[in-house]
Amino acid sequence: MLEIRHVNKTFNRGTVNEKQALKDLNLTLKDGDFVTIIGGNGAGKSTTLNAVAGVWPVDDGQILIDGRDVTKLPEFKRAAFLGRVFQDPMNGTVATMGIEENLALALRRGGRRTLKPGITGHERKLYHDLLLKLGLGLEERLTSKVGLLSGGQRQALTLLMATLKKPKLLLLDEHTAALDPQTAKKVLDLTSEIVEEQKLTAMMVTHNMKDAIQIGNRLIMMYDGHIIYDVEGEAKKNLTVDDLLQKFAEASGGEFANDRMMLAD
Ligand SMILES: Nc1ncnc2c1ncn2[C@@H]1O[C@H](COP(=O)(O)OP(=O)(O)OP(=O)(O)O)[C@@H](O)[C@H]1O
Repeated sequence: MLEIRHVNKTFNRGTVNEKQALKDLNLTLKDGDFVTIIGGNGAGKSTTLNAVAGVWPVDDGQILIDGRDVTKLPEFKRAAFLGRVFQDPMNGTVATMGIEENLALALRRGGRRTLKPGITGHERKLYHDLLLKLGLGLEERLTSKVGLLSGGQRQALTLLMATLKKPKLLLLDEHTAALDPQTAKKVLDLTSEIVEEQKLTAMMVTHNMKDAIQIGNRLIMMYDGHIIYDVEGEAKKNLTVDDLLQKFAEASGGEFANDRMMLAD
């Protein structure tokens, strides 16, 4: 489903701020893989998702989505294959528009632009039923402005929008990090449900190692711009936070003590 082949990316080349963020990055995801990505600050986790999304061109290497080489495809064209949810609940929905209008935008994404913006009764029923499943009471507030929602409600809505038209790949960049623990759990449960139900292929960056172990079928750890650990299936399920800290300590020469990777619950 996704192939990242020998990708390199250096920011601010030739300046004092030069930083090689991705170093010969290689990753192949199978159809239906749900991979969690962990690693210390600056390891290249978000940069990996940005490379897949085409936020900027990579320096070399290749990226294939569902067999198609997208390396040279600009971000707006790749967006048709991708669903993205970011850390900031303000990102991904339009605050001044209603809940149903936001969902309608997501449904029309990538389609032909027409002068017929009206939301049909059939659509409204679809949105009602989808929102009902969230269990947040949003189905009764279809016309409420999204700006009035809580961060958790907004992230749940963003997740619905990102997956409304089944994306080939769902990219989640610390999408629950800004939420309180209870709400974060709800949004994470919802994430697993949607990924499972729609059989999506997904990548989720997290600093929470317990979540990284519990969620998805595969886990990768990044360090210094590449993958240093890749585990799946039963071996992943049986991991402990201590195992991960041990791996990280081995790779980093023990520098993890003051790193945000340490988030163990
Ligand atoms: N657009 C950019 N311009 C310049 N430098 C960048 C850019 N994006 C990322 N970097 C640098 O690349 C390195 C990797 O950053 P990245 O955001 O991928 O780390 P991360 O693993 O997601 O870390 P964190 O957990 O802190 O978010 C960092 O040194 C970062 O400062």
